[in-house]
Parts: sequence; C-alpha cells; structure tokens
Amino acid sequence: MKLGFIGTGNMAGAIMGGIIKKGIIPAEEIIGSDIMETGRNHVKELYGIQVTADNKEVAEKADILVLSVKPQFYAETIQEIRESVREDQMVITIAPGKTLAWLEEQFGKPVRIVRTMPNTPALVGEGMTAACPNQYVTEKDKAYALKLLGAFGKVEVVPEHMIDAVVAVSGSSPAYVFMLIEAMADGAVAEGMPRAQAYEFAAQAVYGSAKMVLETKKHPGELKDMVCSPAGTTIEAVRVLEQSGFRSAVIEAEKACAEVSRSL
Ligand SMILES: NC(=O)C1=CN([C@@H]2O[C@H](COP(=O)(O)OP(=O)(O)OC[C@H]3O[C@@H](n4cnc5c(N)ncnc54)[C@H](O)[C@@H]3O)[C@@H](O)[C@H]2O)C=CC1
Ligand SMILES: O=C(O)[C@@H]1CCC=N1
Repeated sequence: MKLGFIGTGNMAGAIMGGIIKKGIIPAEEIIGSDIMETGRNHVKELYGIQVTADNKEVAEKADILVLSVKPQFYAETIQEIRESVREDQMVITIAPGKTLAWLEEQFGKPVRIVRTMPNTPALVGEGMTAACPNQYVTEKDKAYALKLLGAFGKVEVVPEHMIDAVVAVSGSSPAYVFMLIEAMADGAVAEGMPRAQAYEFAAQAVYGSAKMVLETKKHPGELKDMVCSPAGTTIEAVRVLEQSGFRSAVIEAEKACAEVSRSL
C-alpha cells in the first residue's frame, strides 16, 4: 500500500509521523510533494519518506492520496491531478469547507473520497479525527482508512452535516486550549511562579481534567462541582469566569469557527 501526500506541511507531517510510528505503512512506501523545497526537505529529513516537487507523480504512485494543502489550493490541486487519479484509489481530504459533493464535482468522475477533519494533537498520537466516506468507498476501504486515521489518535465516522461542528470542537480547538494554558500560566506567573514551571502545572491540570472527562464519563458540571468547596477558592474563580462570560465566549467562538468552515 503506497501512501501519498500533496502538501507536506504541519498536518501531513503529523499524520505520516503517526502512521510510520505505528508501523502501519513504512516510510519507504510514503511519498509527498510540496511546492516549497523547505517543506519537502523537512519531512524527508524527519521521517525518511520519498519527496518530489511533482504533485502528479504522487497522484500516480499512491494507492491512498491525502490532499494536505490549504483549502484555498484545493481546486487548483485537484485540477492538476484529476487525470492521474484512478477509480481504485482512495482520496483523503483534511480541509474544512470542502464538501464531498464539491470534491466529487471537481474530480468529475467517480472517486473514492473520505472527507476528514483531524487536529494537531495527532503530532503526539492524541489526535481526534472525524471521517465521512462518500458512496464509492467500500467497507474494506473504510476499514483501512479508519486504521490509518486511528494511527495518530481517536477516529469516529460522522454524518457530513456534523463536520463544521467538528472543526469548531476539535479541529480548531487546540488553539483555544493553548490560549487557556497560556492564560493560566500567566496567572501563575503573576502570583510568582517561574514561567516554565507555570506551563507544566497548567498543561498537566488541563491534561488531567480532560482524562477525567473521558474516563469517568461524568458530566463536566459534576466534575466542576467536585472541585468547588463551599466558600472556597474555586467557586470564587468560577464566579469571576462567569462574570467575564467565559463559557459564552467559547460558544460564540465555536459558532464563528463553524460559520467560516461552512463558507470555505
Ligand atoms: N493545522 C491544523 O491544525 C489543521 C489543518 N487542517 C487542514 O490541513 C490542511 C493543511 O494545513 P497545514 O498542514 O496546517 O498547512 P501548512 O501550510 O503547514 O501545509 C500546507 C503545505 O502545502 C504546500 N502547498 C501549497 N500549495 C501547494 C501545491 N499547489 N502543491 C503542493 N503543495 C502545496 C505548502 O507549501 C505547505 O507546505 C489544510 O487544508 C488545513 O485546513 C485540518 C485540521 C487541523
Ligand atoms: O484554521 C484552519 O483553517 C485549520 C482547520 C482546522 C484547524 N486549522
């Protein structure tokens, strides 16, 4: 099985890294193209994959082809490779906004497509990916695609109408969580903690809290209540966060994020 990437930037690197690390496809069977020499060299040095400047070469050689360019470059990239893409190949897309209907129209022929939305924690094997296969994807293809996508974290098949919500809640959300960690650390620094130590404390608190949600399956509100002692420190922090519109800010940010995803 040969795996190809068109665009060898951040997400492509995270995805191929997970797949190689899990031993699902060896580096020698992975080929990537990028218009930037620096982008090609980066993944070649880091993962030992084959690289080329020719997108068509990747489209011709790959059994599974990941389109890992920015959404703005999808149309021109598909235009460039559409003649090389065969019916027995599988195309995996990772861009927000690019619907299965739009993708099928761009290829102009029956193509097996799995539309996905991954996220950057894939880099450390803790990604969250949503997958939507189109009607041409067989059960065998789907099982293999899920195996690949599961190499760098969790993966779930979702109906396509949910994908903009996925962009908001997991595709883009690492950025908001990093902002939260940064802000938490700033607060600790303001209280006298050295910065490096503050990042460690903040990140481990977020990591542990996320693990509690996943492992206990308790309502996040119940877990919050477990931290809040009567007349204690936490409820005072919760009061100030509510006053500042903390939860509403996150909800509104996700609505804006999903809106842009729909418009791309
Ligand atoms: N960064 C993230 O957190 C996530 C990104 N995505 C999606 O993944 C895709 C890639 O994003 P990133 O890896 O972050 O971007 P990136 O900018 O790191 O990588 C894109 C690569 O594509 C190359 N490229 C541009 N035009 C090209 C062309 N015509 N032919 C070949 N290569 C070309 C660029 O030189 C660059 O190396 C985007 O569609 C993005 O929306 C999805 C989920 C999360
Ligand atoms: O910001 C973006 O457009 C991409 C999609 C999801 C995360 N990053």
